Amino acid sequence: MKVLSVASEIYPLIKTGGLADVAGALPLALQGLGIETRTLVPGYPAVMKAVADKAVKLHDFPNLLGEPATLLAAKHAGLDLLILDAPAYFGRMGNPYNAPHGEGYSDNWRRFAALSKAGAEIAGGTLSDWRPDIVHTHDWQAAMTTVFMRYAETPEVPSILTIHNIAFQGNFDAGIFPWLGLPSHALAVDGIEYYGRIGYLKGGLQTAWAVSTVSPTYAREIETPQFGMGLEGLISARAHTVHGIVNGIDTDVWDPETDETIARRFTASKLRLRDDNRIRLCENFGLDNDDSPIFSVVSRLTWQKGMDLLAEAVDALVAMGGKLAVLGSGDYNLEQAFLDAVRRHPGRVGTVIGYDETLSHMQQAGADAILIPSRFEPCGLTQLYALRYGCVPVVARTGGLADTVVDANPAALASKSATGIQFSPVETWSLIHAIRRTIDLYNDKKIWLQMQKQGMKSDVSWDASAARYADLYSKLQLMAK
Ligand SMILES: Nc1ncnc2c1ncn2[C@@H]1O[C@H](COP(=O)(O)OP(=O)(O)O[C@H]2O[C@H](CO)[C@@H](O)[C@H](O)[C@H]2O)[C@@H](O)[C@H]1O
Repeated sequence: MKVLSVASEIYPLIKTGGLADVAGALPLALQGLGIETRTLVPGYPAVMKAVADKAVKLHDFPNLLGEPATLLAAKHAGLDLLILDAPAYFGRMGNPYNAPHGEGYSDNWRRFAALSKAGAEIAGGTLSDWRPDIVHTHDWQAAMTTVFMRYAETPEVPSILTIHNIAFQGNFDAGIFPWLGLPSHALAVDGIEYYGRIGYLKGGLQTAWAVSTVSPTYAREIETPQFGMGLEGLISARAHTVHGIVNGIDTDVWDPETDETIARRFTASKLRLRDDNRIRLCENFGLDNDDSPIFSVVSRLTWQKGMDLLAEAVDALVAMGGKLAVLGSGDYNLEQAFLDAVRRHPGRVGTVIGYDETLSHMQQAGADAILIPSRFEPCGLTQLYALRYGCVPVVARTGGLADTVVDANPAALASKSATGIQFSPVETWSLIHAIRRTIDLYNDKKIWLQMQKQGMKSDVSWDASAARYADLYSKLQLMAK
Protein backbone atom coordinates (compact mmCIF):
# COMPACT_ATOMS: atom_id res chain seq x y z
CA MET A 1 0.00 0.00 0.00
CA LYS A 2 1.27 3.48 -0.85
CA VAL A 3 0.61 6.39 1.51
CA LEU A 4 1.24 10.07 0.95
CA SER A 5 1.77 11.76 4.30
CA VAL A 6 1.70 15.58 4.33
CA ALA A 7 3.28 17.31 7.32
CA SER A 8 4.76 20.73 8.05
CA GLU A 9 7.61 19.34 10.17
CA ILE A 10 9.42 16.05 10.47
CA TYR A 11 12.08 14.71 12.82
CA PRO A 12 15.09 14.68 12.39
CA LEU A 13 15.02 17.49 9.82
CA ILE A 14 12.84 20.16 11.35
CA LYS A 15 11.02 20.05 14.67
CA THR A 16 9.14 22.49 16.86
CA GLY A 17 7.13 19.89 18.73
CA GLY A 18 5.53 16.49 18.91
CA LEU A 19 4.08 16.59 15.39
CA ALA A 20 7.61 16.24 13.99
CA ASP A 21 8.27 13.18 16.13
CA VAL A 22 5.12 11.46 14.91
CA ALA A 23 5.59 12.44 11.26
CA GLY A 24 9.14 11.04 11.46
CA ALA A 25 8.44 7.84 13.37
CA LEU A 26 5.12 6.57 12.00
CA PRO A 27 6.40 5.90 8.44
CA LEU A 28 9.23 3.80 9.86
CA ALA A 29 6.81 1.80 11.99
CA LEU A 30 4.49 1.24 9.03
CA GLN A 31 7.31 -0.06 6.85
CA GLY A 32 7.26 -3.35 8.74
CA LEU A 33 3.57 -3.71 7.88
CA GLY A 34 4.13 -3.43 4.13
CA ILE A 35 3.12 0.21 3.92
CA GLU A 36 5.29 2.49 1.86
CA THR A 37 4.98 6.11 3.02
CA ARG A 38 6.28 9.14 1.15
CA THR A 39 6.13 12.32 3.21
CA LEU A 40 5.62 15.71 1.60
CA VAL A 41 7.38 18.42 3.60
CA PRO A 42 8.21 22.08 2.96
CA GLY A 43 11.73 22.83 1.71
CA TYR A 44 12.82 24.94 4.67
CA PRO A 45 16.54 25.84 4.71
CA ALA A 46 17.27 23.06 7.25
CA VAL A 47 15.59 20.49 5.01
CA MET A 48 17.26 21.73 1.83
CA LYS A 49 20.66 21.66 3.52
CA ALA A 50 20.22 18.09 4.76
CA VAL A 51 19.30 16.73 1.32
CA ALA A 52 21.49 19.05 -0.79
CA ASP A 53 23.68 16.33 -2.25
CA LYS A 54 21.01 13.70 -2.78
CA ALA A 55 17.73 15.34 -3.81
CA VAL A 56 16.46 14.71 -7.33
CA LYS A 57 13.95 16.83 -9.18
CA LEU A 58 10.58 15.22 -9.89
CA HIS A 59 8.28 17.98 -11.03
CA ASP A 60 7.93 21.73 -11.58
CA PHE A 61 4.94 23.76 -10.45
CA PRO A 62 5.35 26.97 -12.46
CA ASN A 63 2.58 28.68 -10.51
CA LEU A 64 1.67 27.20 -7.14
CA LEU A 65 -0.80 29.74 -5.75
CA GLY A 66 1.25 32.53 -7.30
CA GLU A 67 4.82 31.36 -6.83
CA PRO A 68 6.98 28.81 -8.62
CA ALA A 69 7.92 25.60 -6.82
CA THR A 70 9.82 22.42 -7.52
CA LEU A 71 9.09 19.00 -6.13
CA LEU A 72 12.19 17.08 -5.09
CA ALA A 73 12.64 13.54 -3.82
CA ALA A 74 15.25 12.33 -1.32
CA LYS A 75 15.80 9.55 1.16
CA HIS A 76 16.91 10.66 4.60
CA ALA A 77 17.22 8.79 7.89
CA GLY A 78 15.12 5.94 6.50
CA LEU A 79 12.40 8.34 5.36
CA ASP A 80 11.21 8.70 1.79
CA LEU A 81 10.70 12.43 1.38
CA LEU A 82 8.99 14.60 -1.20
CA ILE A 83 10.24 18.14 -0.68
CA LEU A 84 8.43 21.23 -1.85
CA ASP A 85 11.22 23.59 -2.78
CA ALA A 86 9.55 26.98 -2.95
CA PRO A 87 11.95 29.66 -1.68
CA ALA A 88 9.27 32.38 -1.71
CA TYR A 89 7.26 30.34 0.78
CA PHE A 90 9.74 28.35 2.79
CA GLY A 91 13.20 29.87 2.30
CA ARG A 92 13.21 31.51 5.72
CA MET A 93 15.61 30.68 8.54
CA GLY A 94 14.48 29.79 12.04
CA ASN A 95 11.05 28.76 13.22
CA PRO A 96 8.94 27.37 10.36
CA TYR A 97 5.80 29.26 11.33
CA ASN A 98 6.84 32.44 13.09
CA ALA A 99 8.90 35.50 12.26
CA PRO A 100 11.82 36.18 14.65
CA HIS A 101 9.70 38.32 17.02
CA GLY A 102 7.33 35.38 17.51
CA GLU A 103 4.33 36.41 15.40
CA GLY A 104 3.02 33.95 12.80
CA TYR A 105 4.10 34.90 9.26
CA SER A 106 1.37 36.99 7.62
CA ASP A 107 1.39 34.74 4.55
CA ASN A 108 1.05 31.46 6.46
CA TRP A 109 -2.32 30.98 4.77
CA ARG A 110 -0.60 30.93 1.40
CA ARG A 111 2.48 28.95 2.46
CA PHE A 112 0.48 26.05 3.84
CA ALA A 113 -2.23 26.22 1.20
CA ALA A 114 0.62 25.80 -1.30
CA LEU A 115 1.95 22.77 0.59
CA SER A 116 -1.54 21.28 0.62
CA LYS A 117 -2.16 22.10 -3.03
CA ALA A 118 1.03 20.26 -3.95
CA GLY A 119 -0.19 17.30 -1.87
CA ALA A 120 -3.51 17.29 -3.70
CA GLU A 121 -1.75 17.44 -7.07
CA ILE A 122 0.36 14.41 -6.16
CA ALA A 123 -2.77 12.58 -5.01
CA GLY A 124 -4.35 13.50 -8.32
CA GLY A 125 -1.59 11.85 -10.32
CA THR A 126 0.95 14.59 -11.02
CA LEU A 127 3.77 12.08 -10.69
CA SER A 128 3.37 9.67 -13.58
CA ASP A 129 4.98 6.73 -11.78
CA TRP A 130 3.63 7.14 -8.24
CA ARG A 131 0.12 7.74 -7.01
CA PRO A 132 -0.86 7.11 -3.38
CA ASP A 133 -3.62 4.74 -2.29
CA ILE A 134 -4.16 6.82 0.86
CA VAL A 135 -3.47 10.43 1.78
CA HIS A 136 -2.67 11.12 5.43
CA THR A 137 -2.58 14.77 6.49
CA HIS A 138 -1.41 16.21 9.81
CA ASP A 139 -2.82 19.33 11.51
CA TRP A 140 -4.07 22.56 9.92
CA GLN A 141 -0.93 23.17 7.90
CA ALA A 142 -1.66 20.11 5.75
CA ALA A 143 -5.43 19.94 6.20
CA MET A 144 -6.24 21.82 2.99
CA THR A 145 -4.87 18.89 1.00
CA THR A 146 -8.17 17.05 1.22
CA VAL A 147 -10.08 20.27 0.49
CA PHE A 148 -8.18 20.72 -2.79
CA MET A 149 -8.72 17.01 -3.50
CA ARG A 150 -12.48 17.32 -2.94
CA TYR A 151 -12.85 20.13 -5.47
CA ALA A 152 -10.40 18.71 -8.05
CA GLU A 153 -11.48 16.98 -11.22
CA THR A 154 -9.46 13.84 -10.58
CA PRO A 155 -11.04 10.98 -8.61
CA GLU A 156 -10.59 11.34 -4.88
CA VAL A 157 -8.10 9.17 -3.02
CA PRO A 158 -9.21 7.93 0.46
CA SER A 159 -7.84 10.19 3.15
CA ILE A 160 -7.30 10.64 6.86
CA LEU A 161 -6.59 13.78 8.85
CA THR A 162 -4.78 13.46 12.16
CA ILE A 163 -5.35 16.21 14.70
CA HIS A 164 -2.33 16.66 16.94
CA ASN A 165 -3.71 19.75 18.61
CA ILE A 166 -7.13 21.24 17.91
CA ALA A 167 -6.06 24.54 19.49
CA PHE A 168 -4.19 25.36 16.29
CA GLN A 169 -6.78 25.64 13.53
CA GLY A 170 -5.39 27.89 10.79
CA ASN A 171 -8.30 30.35 10.65
CA PHE A 172 -7.97 33.24 8.20
CA ASP A 173 -9.91 36.18 6.82
CA ALA A 174 -12.41 35.24 4.12
CA GLY A 175 -10.66 37.76 1.85
CA ILE A 176 -8.04 35.12 0.98
CA PHE A 177 -10.65 32.94 -0.72
CA PRO A 178 -10.17 34.11 -4.34
CA TRP A 179 -6.45 33.37 -4.07
CA LEU A 180 -7.00 29.70 -3.22
CA GLY A 181 -8.39 28.89 -6.67
CA LEU A 182 -11.31 26.88 -5.29
CA PRO A 183 -14.80 26.94 -6.80
CA SER A 184 -17.17 29.41 -5.15
CA HIS A 185 -19.26 26.66 -3.55
CA ALA A 186 -16.23 25.63 -1.47
CA LEU A 187 -16.86 28.72 0.65
CA ALA A 188 -19.80 27.11 2.39
CA VAL A 189 -20.60 25.48 5.68
CA ASP A 190 -19.84 22.03 4.22
CA GLY A 191 -16.56 23.40 2.84
CA ILE A 192 -14.01 25.75 4.35
CA GLU A 193 -16.26 28.50 5.64
CA TYR A 194 -15.94 28.82 9.41
CA TYR A 195 -17.98 31.44 11.28
CA GLY A 196 -17.64 33.89 8.39
CA ARG A 197 -13.95 33.20 8.01
CA ILE A 198 -11.92 30.41 6.43
CA GLY A 199 -10.80 27.46 8.56
CA TYR A 200 -8.12 25.15 7.24
CA LEU A 201 -8.51 22.52 9.96
CA LYS A 202 -12.27 22.87 9.67
CA GLY A 203 -12.05 22.29 5.91
CA GLY A 204 -9.90 19.23 6.52
CA LEU A 205 -12.40 17.90 9.05
CA GLN A 206 -15.13 18.37 6.51
CA THR A 207 -13.36 16.65 3.62
CA ALA A 208 -11.05 13.93 5.01
CA TRP A 209 -12.65 10.49 4.79
CA ALA A 210 -11.57 9.67 8.34
CA VAL A 211 -10.26 11.70 11.23
CA SER A 212 -7.94 10.57 13.94
CA THR A 213 -6.46 12.13 16.97
CA VAL A 214 -3.61 10.98 19.10
CA SER A 215 -5.33 9.32 22.07
CA PRO A 216 -8.71 7.79 22.85
CA THR A 217 -9.42 10.18 25.72
CA TYR A 218 -8.65 13.27 23.61
CA ALA A 219 -10.91 11.88 20.86
CA ARG A 220 -13.78 11.97 23.36
CA GLU A 221 -12.73 15.28 24.93
CA ILE A 222 -12.81 17.20 21.63
CA GLU A 223 -16.51 16.42 21.30
CA THR A 224 -17.05 18.85 24.19
CA PRO A 225 -16.96 22.67 24.15
CA GLN A 226 -14.22 22.69 26.80
CA PHE A 227 -11.74 20.91 24.54
CA GLY A 228 -13.21 21.20 21.03
CA MET A 229 -12.35 24.90 20.73
CA GLY A 230 -15.31 25.63 18.46
CA LEU A 231 -15.00 22.46 16.38
CA GLU A 232 -16.84 20.20 18.85
CA GLY A 233 -20.04 20.25 16.79
CA LEU A 234 -18.30 19.05 13.67
CA ILE A 235 -16.32 16.43 15.60
CA SER A 236 -19.47 15.13 17.28
CA ALA A 237 -21.35 15.05 13.99
CA ARG A 238 -18.81 12.66 12.57
CA ALA A 239 -17.89 10.90 15.80
CA HIS A 240 -18.22 7.49 14.09
CA THR A 241 -15.24 8.37 11.87
CA VAL A 242 -13.08 9.91 14.61
CA HIS A 243 -10.48 7.48 15.91
CA GLY A 244 -8.26 7.90 18.95
CA ILE A 245 -4.92 6.22 18.35
CA VAL A 246 -2.28 6.80 20.95
CA ASN A 247 1.17 7.88 19.72
CA GLY A 248 4.19 5.69 20.05
CA ILE A 249 7.79 6.88 20.15
CA ASP A 250 10.88 6.01 18.17
CA THR A 251 12.37 3.45 20.52
CA ASP A 252 15.73 3.58 18.72
CA VAL A 253 16.19 7.30 19.21
CA TRP A 254 14.89 6.96 22.79
CA ASP A 255 16.69 3.96 24.21
CA PRO A 256 18.59 4.33 27.52
CA GLU A 257 20.64 1.26 26.66
CA THR A 258 22.14 2.78 23.49
CA ASP A 259 21.59 6.53 23.85
CA GLU A 260 24.89 8.21 23.05
CA THR A 261 23.79 11.63 24.21
CA ILE A 262 23.55 10.72 27.91
CA ALA A 263 26.38 10.47 30.43
CA ARG A 264 25.83 6.81 31.29
CA ARG A 265 23.71 4.21 29.52
CA PHE A 266 21.50 1.97 31.67
CA THR A 267 18.78 -0.66 31.72
CA ALA A 268 15.90 -1.53 34.06
CA SER A 269 18.13 -4.04 35.86
CA LYS A 270 20.96 -1.52 36.24
CA LEU A 271 19.10 1.55 37.40
CA ARG A 272 21.92 2.54 39.73
CA LEU A 273 23.87 3.61 36.64
CA ARG A 274 21.30 6.39 36.26
CA ASP A 275 23.11 8.22 39.07
CA ASP A 276 25.81 9.43 36.68
CA ASN A 277 23.13 11.07 34.57
CA ARG A 278 21.63 12.59 37.69
CA ILE A 279 24.98 14.14 38.60
CA ARG A 280 25.43 15.49 35.06
CA LEU A 281 21.91 16.94 35.19
CA CYS A 282 22.66 18.72 38.48
CA GLU A 283 25.83 20.19 36.94
CA ASN A 284 23.98 21.42 33.88
CA PHE A 285 21.15 23.02 35.81
CA GLY A 286 23.19 24.30 38.76
CA LEU A 287 21.36 22.05 41.23
CA ASP A 288 22.70 20.75 44.55
CA ASN A 289 23.91 17.20 44.12
CA ASP A 290 22.06 15.65 47.04
CA ASP A 291 19.52 12.85 47.44
CA SER A 292 16.39 14.96 47.22
CA PRO A 293 14.15 14.24 44.22
CA ILE A 294 14.71 16.09 40.97
CA PHE A 295 11.58 17.06 39.07
CA SER A 296 12.09 17.99 35.44
CA VAL A 297 10.18 19.87 32.77
CA VAL A 298 10.77 19.56 29.02
CA SER A 299 8.09 21.65 27.42
CA ARG A 300 6.82 24.62 25.57
CA LEU A 301 6.23 27.16 28.33
CA THR A 302 2.59 27.86 27.65
CA TRP A 303 -0.87 27.93 29.17
CA GLN A 304 -1.74 24.63 27.43
CA LYS A 305 1.09 22.94 29.25
CA GLY A 306 -0.07 24.35 32.62
CA MET A 307 3.26 26.04 33.14
CA ASP A 308 1.65 28.96 34.95
CA LEU A 309 0.36 26.46 37.54
CA LEU A 310 3.83 25.05 37.98
CA ALA A 311 5.32 28.54 38.32
CA GLU A 312 2.86 29.05 41.20
CA ALA A 313 3.81 25.71 42.74
CA VAL A 314 7.61 26.14 42.64
CA ASP A 315 7.99 27.56 46.13
CA ALA A 316 5.92 24.71 47.59
CA LEU A 317 7.94 22.15 45.62
CA VAL A 318 11.18 23.54 47.07
CA ALA A 319 9.70 23.82 50.57
CA MET A 320 8.79 20.12 50.41
CA GLY A 321 12.43 19.30 49.65
CA GLY A 322 12.25 18.87 45.87
CA LYS A 323 14.49 20.29 43.16
CA LEU A 324 13.33 21.45 39.74
CA ALA A 325 15.12 21.48 36.35
CA VAL A 326 13.19 23.35 33.65
CA LEU A 327 14.06 23.15 29.96
CA GLY A 328 11.73 25.08 27.73
CA SER A 329 10.81 28.20 25.86
CA GLY A 330 7.61 29.98 25.08
CA ASP A 331 5.66 32.79 26.73
CA TYR A 332 7.94 35.56 27.90
CA ASN A 333 6.23 35.92 31.27
CA LEU A 334 6.57 32.21 32.01
CA GLU A 335 10.22 32.19 30.97
CA GLN A 336 10.78 35.07 33.40
CA ALA A 337 8.83 33.30 36.15
CA PHE A 338 11.13 30.27 35.99
CA LEU A 339 14.26 32.45 35.78
CA ASP A 340 13.01 34.33 38.87
CA ALA A 341 12.51 31.01 40.65
CA VAL A 342 16.21 30.25 40.09
CA ARG A 343 17.12 33.55 41.76
CA ARG A 344 14.82 32.76 44.71
CA HIS A 345 16.05 29.19 45.10
CA PRO A 346 19.68 28.85 44.02
CA GLY A 347 20.77 25.22 43.93
CA ARG A 348 17.14 24.07 44.12
CA VAL A 349 15.74 25.35 40.82
CA GLY A 350 17.59 25.42 37.49
CA THR A 351 16.16 26.87 34.26
CA VAL A 352 17.46 26.65 30.72
CA ILE A 353 15.47 28.73 28.27
CA GLY A 354 15.75 27.33 24.77
CA TYR A 355 15.27 24.24 22.70
CA ASP A 356 17.94 21.57 23.20
CA GLU A 357 17.39 18.02 22.03
CA THR A 358 20.49 16.63 23.80
CA LEU A 359 19.61 18.26 27.09
CA SER A 360 16.10 16.82 26.79
CA HIS A 361 17.57 13.31 26.69
CA MET A 362 19.67 14.10 29.73
CA GLN A 363 16.58 15.30 31.58
CA GLN A 364 14.82 11.99 30.96
CA ALA A 365 17.92 9.99 31.90
CA GLY A 366 18.80 11.92 35.04
CA ALA A 367 15.67 13.37 36.63
CA ASP A 368 13.61 11.34 39.10
CA ALA A 369 10.23 12.57 37.91
CA ILE A 370 8.86 14.69 35.06
CA LEU A 371 6.06 17.18 35.67
CA ILE A 372 3.36 17.53 32.98
CA PRO A 373 0.49 19.63 34.36
CA SER A 374 -1.17 20.21 30.96
CA ARG A 375 -4.66 21.71 30.81
CA PHE A 376 -5.15 19.62 27.70
CA GLU A 377 -2.80 17.15 26.07
CA PRO A 378 -3.82 15.33 22.89
CA CYS A 379 -1.25 12.62 23.58
CA GLY A 380 2.00 13.94 25.01
CA LEU A 381 5.31 12.36 24.20
CA THR A 382 7.53 13.43 27.06
CA GLN A 383 5.74 11.10 29.50
CA LEU A 384 6.44 8.23 27.07
CA TYR A 385 10.14 9.10 26.87
CA ALA A 386 10.14 9.38 30.66
CA LEU A 387 8.58 5.93 31.13
CA ARG A 388 11.26 4.44 28.91
CA TYR A 389 14.04 6.16 30.88
CA GLY A 390 12.91 5.27 34.40
CA CYS A 391 11.83 8.87 35.06
CA VAL A 392 8.43 8.78 36.78
CA PRO A 393 5.73 10.90 35.07
CA VAL A 394 3.56 13.18 37.22
CA VAL A 395 0.71 14.15 34.92
CA ALA A 396 -2.62 15.91 34.69
CA ARG A 397 -5.45 13.42 34.16
CA THR A 398 -6.33 14.55 30.64
CA GLY A 399 -6.00 13.35 27.03
CA GLY A 400 -3.17 10.98 26.28
CA LEU A 401 -1.62 11.55 29.70
CA ALA A 402 -4.64 9.80 31.24
CA ASP A 403 -4.30 6.95 28.73
CA THR A 404 -0.58 6.22 29.10
CA VAL A 405 0.29 6.63 32.78
CA VAL A 406 -1.04 4.27 35.46
CA ASP A 407 -1.68 6.26 38.64
CA ALA A 408 -0.07 5.04 41.83
CA ASN A 409 -3.36 4.55 43.67
CA PRO A 410 -3.46 1.88 46.38
CA ALA A 411 -4.85 -0.79 44.04
CA ALA A 412 -2.23 -0.13 41.36
CA LEU A 413 0.55 -0.09 43.95
CA ALA A 414 -0.70 -3.37 45.42
CA SER A 415 -0.78 -5.02 42.00
CA LYS A 416 2.56 -3.43 41.04
CA SER A 417 1.06 -1.87 37.94
CA ALA A 418 1.61 1.80 38.86
CA THR A 419 3.90 3.77 36.55
CA GLY A 420 3.34 7.36 37.65
CA ILE A 421 1.12 9.89 39.37
CA GLN A 422 -2.03 11.44 37.91
CA PHE A 423 -3.83 14.44 39.33
CA SER A 424 -7.10 16.22 38.76
CA PRO A 425 -8.45 18.90 38.64
CA VAL A 426 -5.68 20.75 36.85
CA GLU A 427 -5.18 23.45 39.43
CA THR A 428 -2.24 24.63 41.47
CA TRP A 429 -3.36 23.09 44.79
CA SER A 430 -3.91 19.75 43.11
CA LEU A 431 -0.50 19.88 41.42
CA ILE A 432 1.11 20.65 44.78
CA HIS A 433 -0.73 17.69 46.27
CA ALA A 434 0.62 15.47 43.46
CA ILE A 435 4.16 16.70 44.12
CA ARG A 436 3.66 15.81 47.80
CA ARG A 437 2.49 12.30 46.84
CA THR A 438 5.45 11.92 44.51
CA ILE A 439 7.95 12.88 47.21
CA ASP A 440 6.35 10.41 49.63
CA LEU A 441 6.59 7.63 47.05
CA TYR A 442 10.18 8.63 46.21
CA ASN A 443 11.11 8.32 49.87
CA ASP A 444 9.97 4.69 49.86
CA LYS A 445 12.86 3.30 47.82
CA LYS A 446 11.27 -0.08 47.24
CA ILE A 447 8.04 1.31 45.83
CA TRP A 448 9.89 3.90 43.76
CA LEU A 449 12.14 1.30 42.16
CA GLN A 450 9.11 -0.85 41.42
CA MET A 451 7.39 2.08 39.69
CA GLN A 452 10.47 2.91 37.66
CA LYS A 453 10.80 -0.69 36.51
CA GLN A 454 7.11 -1.02 35.72
CA GLY A 455 7.27 2.19 33.67
CA MET A 456 10.24 0.87 31.72
CA LYS A 457 8.19 -2.21 30.87
CA SER A 458 5.37 -0.14 29.36
CA ASP A 459 4.96 -0.63 25.63
CA VAL A 460 5.61 2.87 24.30
CA SER A 461 6.61 1.63 20.84
CA TRP A 462 4.65 2.26 17.69
CA ASP A 463 3.86 -1.44 17.22
CA ALA A 464 0.23 -1.50 18.35
CA SER A 465 -0.66 1.96 17.06
CA ALA A 466 0.99 1.50 13.65
CA ALA A 467 -1.12 -1.64 13.27
CA ARG A 468 -4.23 0.42 14.03
CA TYR A 469 -3.31 2.99 11.39
CA ALA A 470 -2.63 0.17 8.92
CA ASP A 471 -6.05 -1.28 9.70
CA LEU A 472 -7.70 2.09 9.20
CA TYR A 473 -5.93 2.60 5.88
CA SER A 474 -7.17 -0.83 4.71
CA LYS A 475 -10.74 0.00 5.69
CA LEU A 476 -10.53 3.31 3.82
CA GLN A 477 -9.20 1.52 0.77
CA LEU A 478 -12.19 -0.82 0.89
CA MET A 479 -14.53 2.18 1.05
CA ALA A 480 -13.03 3.43 -2.20
CA LYS A 481 -13.92 0.21 -4.00
N1 LIG B 1 12.85 23.00 25.12
C1 LIG B 1 12.87 21.81 24.53
N2 LIG B 1 14.05 21.25 24.18
C2 LIG B 1 14.07 20.04 23.57
N3 LIG B 1 12.98 19.34 23.25
C3 LIG B 1 11.80 19.87 23.56
C4 LIG B 1 11.67 21.11 24.22
N4 LIG B 1 10.37 21.37 24.40
C5 LIG B 1 9.70 20.33 23.89
N5 LIG B 1 10.56 19.43 23.38
C6 LIG B 1 10.24 18.18 22.69
O1 LIG B 1 9.17 18.46 21.78
C7 LIG B 1 8.24 17.38 21.82
C8 LIG B 1 6.95 17.88 22.41
O2 LIG B 1 6.00 16.89 22.29
P1 LIG B 1 4.60 16.96 23.04
O3 LIG B 1 3.91 15.69 22.75
O4 LIG B 1 4.79 17.36 24.43
O5 LIG B 1 3.87 18.15 22.43
P2 LIG B 1 3.37 19.21 21.43
O6 LIG B 1 2.46 20.01 22.25
O7 LIG B 1 4.49 19.86 20.75
O8 LIG B 1 2.58 18.35 20.34
C9 LIG B 1 1.27 18.07 19.94
O9 LIG B 1 1.39 16.89 19.09
C10 LIG B 1 1.94 15.76 19.78
C11 LIG B 1 2.10 14.67 18.72
O10 LIG B 1 0.90 14.12 18.34
C12 LIG B 1 1.05 15.34 20.93
O11 LIG B 1 1.71 14.30 21.62
C13 LIG B 1 0.81 16.52 21.87
O12 LIG B 1 -0.10 16.15 22.87
C14 LIG B 1 0.31 17.72 21.08
O13 LIG B 1 0.11 18.86 21.93
C15 LIG B 1 8.90 16.28 22.61
O14 LIG B 1 9.66 15.50 21.75
C16 LIG B 1 9.80 17.07 23.58
O15 LIG B 1 10.87 16.30 24.05
